[in-house]
Amino acid sequence: MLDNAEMSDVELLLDGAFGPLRGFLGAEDATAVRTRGCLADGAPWPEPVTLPVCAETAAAEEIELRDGEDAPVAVLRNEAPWSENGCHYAAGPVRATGEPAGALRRLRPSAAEVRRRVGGGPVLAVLPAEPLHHRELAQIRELARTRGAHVLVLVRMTGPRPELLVQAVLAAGPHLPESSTILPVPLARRSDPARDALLAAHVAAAYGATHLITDETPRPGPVAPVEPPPVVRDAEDRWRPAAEVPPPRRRPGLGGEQVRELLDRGDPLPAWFTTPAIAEQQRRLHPPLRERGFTVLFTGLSGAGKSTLARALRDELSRHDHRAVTLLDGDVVRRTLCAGLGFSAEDRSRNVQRIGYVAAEVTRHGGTAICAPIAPYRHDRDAVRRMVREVGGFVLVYVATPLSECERRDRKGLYRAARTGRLPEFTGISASYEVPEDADLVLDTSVLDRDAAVAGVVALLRERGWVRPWTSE
Ligand SMILES: Nc1ncnc2c1ncn2[C@@H]1O[C@H](COP(=O)(O)OS(=O)(=O)O)[C@@H](OP(=O)(O)O)[C@H]1O
Ligand SMILES: Nc1ncnc2c1ncn2[C@@H]1O[C@H](COP(=O)(O)OP(=O)(O)O)[C@@H](O)[C@H]1O
Repeated sequence: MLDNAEMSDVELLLDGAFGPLRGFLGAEDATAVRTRGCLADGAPWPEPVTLPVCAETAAAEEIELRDGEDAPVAVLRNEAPWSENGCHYAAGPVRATGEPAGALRRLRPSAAEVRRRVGGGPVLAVLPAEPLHHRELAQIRELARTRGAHVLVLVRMTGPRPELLVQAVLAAGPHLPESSTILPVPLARRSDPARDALLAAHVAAAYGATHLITDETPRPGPVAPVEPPPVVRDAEDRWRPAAEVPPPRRRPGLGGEQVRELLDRGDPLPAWFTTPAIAEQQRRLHPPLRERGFTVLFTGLSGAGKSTLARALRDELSRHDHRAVTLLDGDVVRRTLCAGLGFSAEDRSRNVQRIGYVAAEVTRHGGTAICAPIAPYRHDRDAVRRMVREVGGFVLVYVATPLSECERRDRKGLYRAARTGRLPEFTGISASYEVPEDADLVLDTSVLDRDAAVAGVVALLRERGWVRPWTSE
């Protein structure tokens, strides 16, 4: 089964968008790409497009490639399997099995078909990572006019809701030069930014681009880099080439940070900045904070007060905030979602990461998730933060009640059992707790009463813009 990034590679290979590649690279090509930035035959290529597999799969002559839902998408003729440092790789050409079913498939003809449509003269590609607004549209129109170029907009389908970026860019269609082409491309991001940019340039070239608009420092690649020309907003709120507007008639625009702030607050984007149709899509892509989901993860020793605070926070938010609240508390989770898991380090990791997965789903759909596991390991808390941050807000609250106080409370008699050796691997006694150094809030319930502690969490959520003020009776 392919992960999302591998699935993207397969789709681009099938589309011919990774031309000259027709499949996953063998050992010789992969080494040449890594060491020399080209394939073994000398053709420039920036990124090793490889497919790691298990030893058993690596031995097969043909490999059926399946998507995340286990549906077959392609067959790989495994001509040159290889291994390196204990990892096995399949290598060889891929061919589609049946109709490819990738997201927004119908908007994406093959690279050969796109080349046929746009070819003949200069083709100016743009790879927007954000919706196009008046300023960028004016830049593209200006470049297309001065170079007599066809415009090819390749919308990179990355991030949590790529289809919304595609919609937002499509909404800009009427403001692009006539007969511009807009295509969604499922090009996953690579870890190295320079190689990532170069790979994007190769994909643009495969679709027929001769030039690529980019802010980055030009480097030798398959298409000629073009800097976006300076355009300014004039006194009548039109965006025009800077050379045509004398400085006294220029008005300021909006920087990226200012746009994000307006969107976070849910304030409208000004009419001189964008069109109503693009603004609507931009708002769907980036809803106000108060309409997005968020997760609060309480972490701390057994008896620190996590469940007590989580329940009180749930009650407070359920009363005053519009979002549905899901409480993912230790005991219930361990009886249901994580039934069968124990308290070994591996099982605790599984427990916390499953909680994180569910919290991220709740968050993705605009709800509030409140989690209260011990979550003793930094690595797992980081994983939860990453999963949730991709789709909404995340707040880590360290309930820092000292061990002595937790042990004094010992509501369930577990500390006593742990001290006498009847309960092994008990957090704080015979299993470790890694104190968070990155908590958004630290609460010690030995000196702070319950309501004051919850008020602290609510104040933080307000300060960050996730909830609106209300008056507590
Ligand atoms: N060995 C050991 N160590 C720690 N805790 C133990 C252990 N065995 C059982 N319990 C009870 O299980 C509760 C902790 O479960 P969690 O799911 O929160 O733990 S973890 O995040 O997976 O580490 C914890 O509940 P809380 O007191 O609510 O934290 C304990 O009551
Ligand atoms: N300020 C406080 N905040 C939270 N709990 C407190 C506080 N003071 C005393 N307690 C008591 O401490 C115990 C904490 O237990 P619990 O909330 O189950 O902790 P955890 O979920 O971290 O194991 C409860 O009996 C609670 O009544």
